[in-house]
Amino acid sequence: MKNMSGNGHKVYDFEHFHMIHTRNLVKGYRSHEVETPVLINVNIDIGDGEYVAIAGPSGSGKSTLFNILGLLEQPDQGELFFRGREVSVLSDRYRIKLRRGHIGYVFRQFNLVDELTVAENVELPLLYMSLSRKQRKEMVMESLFRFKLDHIRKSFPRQLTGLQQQVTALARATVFNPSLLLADEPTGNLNSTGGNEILELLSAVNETGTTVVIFTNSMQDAQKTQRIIQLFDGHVVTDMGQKGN
Ligand SMILES: Nc1ncnc2c1ncn2[C@@H]1O[C@H](COP(=O)(O)OP(=O)(O)OP(=O)(O)O)[C@@H](O)[C@H]1O
Repeated sequence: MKNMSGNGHKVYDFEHFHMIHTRNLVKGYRSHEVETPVLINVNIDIGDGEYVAIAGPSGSGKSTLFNILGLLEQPDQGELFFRGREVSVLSDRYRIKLRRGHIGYVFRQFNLVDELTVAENVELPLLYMSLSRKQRKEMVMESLFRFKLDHIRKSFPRQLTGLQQQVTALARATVFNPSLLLADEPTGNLNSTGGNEILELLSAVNETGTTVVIFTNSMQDAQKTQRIIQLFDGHVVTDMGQKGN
């Protein structure tokens, strides 16, 4: 059932709290006057605390869905609720504010800043929050300790292995305790040992209460999560293991 919040935005009343709720999401790209549909009527519900894989082959729309669920891009049509609030109608400014406090991102290419040390990379998201230097330092130290990065805190990304870079990216994405962590092909640039380690760390992050969603073309990776949502040609084709089903 929907009602209106004080500011006029639609708010969903859920019996069980949902982190993500989408209704008929549509997204397409236009080039040379040709419209290519990428996501077609995507309906997904992800509950608070779940560890979910959105799996599909290359071109199925995973990265586009990652951007939309991560509030980085707007859908063309449909509704997207994040923690019960409809975000597809919010201004860019408000969406930026919302994602800074709540969503962590991990990318296939690690996306670390080359000129910054491991500790400085991990600190980055905290610079956009109202925190003192002391608070930031404590949170960074805690994160470095948690991910066993303390001994390389002064190293630069080029001095690290691929796995160390991805663990640093994971520390950066979780340093502010996001309620949602999105990971786009987090094992894509790693060998299988490194990939498995990252999946275990993602599972450990989930165990601390963070909802974790990975986007992957590897069914092997997907099977390490609690639930698999399969995407094919922009459609959700199967949804296995949803809690309560
Ligand atoms: N900005 C864009 N402009 C035009 N077409 C795009 C754009 N982004 C994605 N596409 C197209 O949308 C389709 C889905 O792309 P998307 O990257 O979301 O899929 P994917 O499942 O993540 O694939 P991959 O694993 O190869 O990244 C592809 O056909 C892609 O070419």
